[in-house]
Amino acid sequence: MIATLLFSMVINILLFVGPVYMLQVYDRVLSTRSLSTLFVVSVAAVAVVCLSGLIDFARSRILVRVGVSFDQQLSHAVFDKVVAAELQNAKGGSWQNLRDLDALREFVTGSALITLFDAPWSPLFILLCFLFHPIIGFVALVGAIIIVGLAVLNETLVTRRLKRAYSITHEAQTFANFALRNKEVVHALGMRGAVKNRWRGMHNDALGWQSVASDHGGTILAISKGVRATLQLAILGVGAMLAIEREISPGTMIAASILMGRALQPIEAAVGQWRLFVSARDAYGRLKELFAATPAAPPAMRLPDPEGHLRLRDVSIKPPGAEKPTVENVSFDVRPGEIVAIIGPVASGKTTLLRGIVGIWETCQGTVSIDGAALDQWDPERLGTFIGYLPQDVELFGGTVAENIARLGPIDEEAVVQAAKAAGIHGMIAGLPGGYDANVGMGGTGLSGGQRQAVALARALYRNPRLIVLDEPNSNLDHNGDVNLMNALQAARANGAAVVVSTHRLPLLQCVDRIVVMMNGRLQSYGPRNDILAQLGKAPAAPATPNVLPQAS
Ligand SMILES: Nc1ncnc2c1ncn2[C@@H]1O[C@H](COP(=O)(O)OP(=O)(O)OP(=O)(O)O)[C@@H](O)[C@H]1O
Repeated sequence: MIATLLFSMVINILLFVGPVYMLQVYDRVLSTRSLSTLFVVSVAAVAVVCLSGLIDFARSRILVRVGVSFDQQLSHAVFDKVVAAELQNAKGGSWQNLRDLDALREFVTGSALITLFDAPWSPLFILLCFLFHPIIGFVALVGAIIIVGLAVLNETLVTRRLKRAYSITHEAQTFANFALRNKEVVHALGMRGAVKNRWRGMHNDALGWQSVASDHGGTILAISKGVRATLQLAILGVGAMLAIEREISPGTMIAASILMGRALQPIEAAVGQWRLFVSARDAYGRLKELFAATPAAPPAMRLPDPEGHLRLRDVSIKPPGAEKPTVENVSFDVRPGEIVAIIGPVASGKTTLLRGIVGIWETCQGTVSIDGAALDQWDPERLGTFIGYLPQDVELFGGTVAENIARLGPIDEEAVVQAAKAAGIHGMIAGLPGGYDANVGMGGTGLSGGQRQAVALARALYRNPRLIVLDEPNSNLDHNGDVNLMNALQAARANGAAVVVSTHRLPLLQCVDRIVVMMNGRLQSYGPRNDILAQLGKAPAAPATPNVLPQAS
């Protein structure tokens, strides 16, 4: 950036070649009619112009590299912050901050920054106009003031509307993304018209604000161009008048006109590029907000690899954006080598609890700890490698089955196959065209719901995690899938893992050690499986009885 600033300085100094050349031609060459002087002066001027061009070329190449290095230094931090913000933000849409980084980089690398670096030279050029003659300086100064005034008008008339347009566009895009993710529902339920109307409502609203802003912006730009042309004429007219009065030479008249052009050019460019300035400034503001909203956690001391002893003490969890906790005062333990089931009616808080256990949602009271250390003492990235989590709604990443099971990291083939076998889907995967290299499509749409859930189970079991948290893992499974799941859980228990599993279905309970019953966000009862089932009036399930748990009461 410093090099760019220095280069801009040299380029601006070299801009004097125009006025100086005209002074020489008018006042020296024409008066002496000397062709040799004209030749020497012209060669010198062309040499300076070429040098200036070369420096300009170097300046733009430097800026491109500055942009790349800027991006390299910031993109990973911005990505981390966006993920953190998405977890905290109920409304979503933080991914737009990735675009903000692009907007800032484009500003840094594009012509707008050059304009910014050139702008401080304008006062110097205007000062020189004063040196030629105070009246010439006065015309230039008035011109500069008018153009700056237009820029201020632009800010007040255009910027506010652009901001509004941006925020509605953002909303419309988030809505469209969501609708497209649910395209099947939209199609099957004949919702396309309604969805389109909603999206178009927002889109048209944004377009309206954008059009008004562009209209005002265009008018101001046209006025500023007209002002500029008038000023050029005015300076020539005033120069001619002064030349007639013999106050200045004709050379000075032409030189002053060129100089004023140079003085006003960056100011006019700033008006033209105001929108870029504004969007870069807003992008910067939003990125600052993003960084302030997701402060970096102090580096956690590296704890020994966890054994998986999960402990919850008086835990309350409030989903992002919710007004009050949806899980309150829950306490229980899951020891390594133990399976605990979480059961309860719809909306009793099972998913919320599991999200709190794996740190997706923070606790607003109480502690979730693993091996005695609260979750915030663990580096989440490292802890994640010891955790197997299967969410309720499974979406796979676009990529191969193997990549998904290996959590998008380097593929440990042996571990991938082991996880698939543990989930009981090695045969199913082998039957896919391409086997482990079959591409599952974005979200896993190339697989059936049950296959997706089973692949996600294998992903959760990859590399024998110490704590396995499964949210209704059998909601899409058939009887075979259920048996595979139970085998997987029993193998994990034998392997010393702590397992927490939420379910609505009775057969799964036959392999668990203890049960937590949730009701209205509170722990209603907790104890050994048979005791809890007896309390609920359910005998331990016979192995092959597909059954659904009654509403706990
Ligand atoms: N993101 C959220 N914001 C606000 N409230 C939420 C959010 N997610 C869940 N809730 C509320 O928390 C309560 C518990 O929901 P949760 O999903 O944990 O229940 P659940 O027992 O897993 O239900 P199900 O068996 O249907 O999956 C519900 O009343 C729900 O409305």
